[in-house]
Amino acid sequence: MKKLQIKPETGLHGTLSIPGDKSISHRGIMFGAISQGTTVLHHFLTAEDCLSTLQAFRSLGVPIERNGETVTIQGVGLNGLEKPTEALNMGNSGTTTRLIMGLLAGQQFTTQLTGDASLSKRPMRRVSDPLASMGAKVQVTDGHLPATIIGQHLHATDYHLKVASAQVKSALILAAIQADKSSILVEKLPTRNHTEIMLNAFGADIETAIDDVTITIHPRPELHGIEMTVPGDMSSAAFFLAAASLVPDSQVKLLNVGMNETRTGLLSILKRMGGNVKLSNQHIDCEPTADLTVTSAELKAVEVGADEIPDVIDELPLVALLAAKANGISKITGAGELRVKETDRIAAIVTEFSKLGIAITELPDGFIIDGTKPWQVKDPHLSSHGDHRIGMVMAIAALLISQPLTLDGADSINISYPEFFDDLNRMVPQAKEVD
Ligand SMILES: O=C(O)C1=C[C@@H](OP(=O)(O)O)[C@@H](O)[C@H](O)C1
Ligand SMILES: C=C(OP(=O)(O)O)C(=O)O
Repeated sequence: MKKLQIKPETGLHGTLSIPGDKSISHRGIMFGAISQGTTVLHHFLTAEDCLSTLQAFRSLGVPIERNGETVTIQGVGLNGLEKPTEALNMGNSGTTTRLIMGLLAGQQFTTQLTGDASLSKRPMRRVSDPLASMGAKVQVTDGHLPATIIGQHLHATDYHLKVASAQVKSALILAAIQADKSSILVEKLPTRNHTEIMLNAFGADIETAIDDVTITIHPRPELHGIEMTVPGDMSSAAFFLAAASLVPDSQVKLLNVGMNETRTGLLSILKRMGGNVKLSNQHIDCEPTADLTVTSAELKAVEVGADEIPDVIDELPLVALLAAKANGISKITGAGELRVKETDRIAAIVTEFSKLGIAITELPDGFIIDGTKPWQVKDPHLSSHGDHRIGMVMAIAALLISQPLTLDGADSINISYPEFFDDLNRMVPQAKEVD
């Protein structure tokens, strides 16, 4: 149980270098592994999820060295992976699991995948079913991990995705590059496109049509290693974008944050709410980045619907927090995918916000939040529900409360942002450090 930093007296101040993007760090390892030659990733995210990916690819016979945040991968090519001697442990990481299923479905050996208790509850047929249409044999256990992937020669597909999911799309792309002919995927809504951008930087031939949802994948590319700097993770920057917006008298600068437009939904929503975020130092190194300066603001209520959800999927618990202090009634809908993340994030937010007396109503696919009602702590013992993002959201909520609060399961934060509490303490230097 961890004591939380409570209401600071003079706002949050300072400059932060945001840790590397989780989605891009995973992909950097995977695509480096299946390329020819050396890949060097700078500012790699050294959090538990990405270390699960790193370890899995070492077990697949890929030489990978890590020196702090610099990772060097000696690529073995698309045909050079080796059968691992034991089951690959995916830890807590949905991204590792789903992408690796697509890749290993086309390899000529059998692999087993296992995961922790949370990951073992998450749906996997969304990947194994479409892969089956390409001739893959991915056997799941009642739709979940553990899974057995029996590598096959894959054939091309023309497939309309049933869920708006970058993980499912990426799994199918990784299968499609190993298929006999070109494949076409059609997304329900555009989702994060790091796989397309990065694989093309490694030498693949993937075209996205003007509609942003039709993707053509040409098979058997000659992939070559690259050197890249992983941008700061928008999903981690988001905690400080929300904190500095909400805590009066704050101004913080966040350096080198990834600005891929499939990831910046929070910035659009914050803008509609009256938030104050300024961009500077914009540049592109494979992916676009910028420095963000955020200042506290009076917020207005907001409506967020299905079309906007993929661009803000991991930041929705923070949108709920912003709404809980905004002037008016906010509504978030079309976000049913939150129920199949590390925990049911809709239920977890409703439970934890209710402990703080926040006026929140649960919907099947979202929430209604009345930000005009004052908060009133009913239970000071908060929980992360074993989910890194829920833990960090509740730590930010505590900055708006004057009485001591505790957080159960704070260790889960190591999944995506091990330095989170150090960074938070640095933004509130006058306050007593929270250990
Ligand atoms: O592709 C990725 O790197 C991710 C895609 C999203 O999941 P879904 O594809 O399940 O929506 C997101 O929630 C996850 O944190 C990372
Ligand atoms: C959903 C997440 O990750 P994953 O699906 O990779 O476990 C997340 O980081 O919020």
